[in-house]
Amino acid sequence: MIMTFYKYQGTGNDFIIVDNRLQSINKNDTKRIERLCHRRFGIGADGFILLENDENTDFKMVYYNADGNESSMCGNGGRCIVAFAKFLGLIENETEFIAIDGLHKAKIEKETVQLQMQDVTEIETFENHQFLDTGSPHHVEMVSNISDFEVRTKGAKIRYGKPYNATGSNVNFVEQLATDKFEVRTYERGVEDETLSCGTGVTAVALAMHKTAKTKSNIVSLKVQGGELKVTFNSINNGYKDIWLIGPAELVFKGEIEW
Ligand SMILES: N[C@@H](CCC[C@H](N)C(=O)O)C(=O)O
Repeated sequence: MIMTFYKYQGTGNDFIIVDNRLQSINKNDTKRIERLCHRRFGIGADGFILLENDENTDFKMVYYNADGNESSMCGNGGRCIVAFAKFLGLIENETEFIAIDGLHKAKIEKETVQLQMQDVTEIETFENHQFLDTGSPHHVEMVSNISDFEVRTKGAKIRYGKPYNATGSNVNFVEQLATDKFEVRTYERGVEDETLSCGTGVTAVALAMHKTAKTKSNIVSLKVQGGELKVTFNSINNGYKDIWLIGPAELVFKGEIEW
């Protein structure tokens, strides 16, 4: 079967997106998805996303990591699939869709997609790091000289180490640039490498930095390897609500490939 795919990127976190409203894709073909995401043997991407029909919302997002396994929520992928839904004519500038972690609202303004994330009620705070789930699990740790930091080796050690073990966690290294601005580099679980950006990751960083009083602002800028994102939120008694991840999402190219 010939499959039409669309390659999208959001601050350098890149995805293969396929319109699967006709259910033509075999969703359990882990090896095939891994090969398509491979940067030498395939199209190349950090993740693979299916857009499917949903009875109660505009569409459903099904997300796979580059290793071919279905995973938890992807924030940048969520912003990219919203841009794709608009490209398909499924939505205009506002939408509600369903993903693995629940309902998401989103808004589009030119190239910028704002994605509402789930409320966060728990941030575990340790001496040198925080751990929280923003749709995907994230370890957040402050470092100095982030541009020279060995993200891949140090990230892998934390991702596979205790207490995360085989299930793992994404790992974000952070350096403060201003009162409301941080630089973030992320080791992504399922890609098993540093990616140029991670949407659930910068969301976790913004909330963790607020929780630990590194910032008082509820509008936080995050510099990532592939550009800049913003996270806005409201602080409540037991956590954070009205969390929005904001940044660009772009169609890079369209193609056809044997599935
Ligand atoms: N790139 C993502 C996160 C994707 C999921 C992650 N790799 C995991 O398995 O937890 C994002 O933008 O949020």
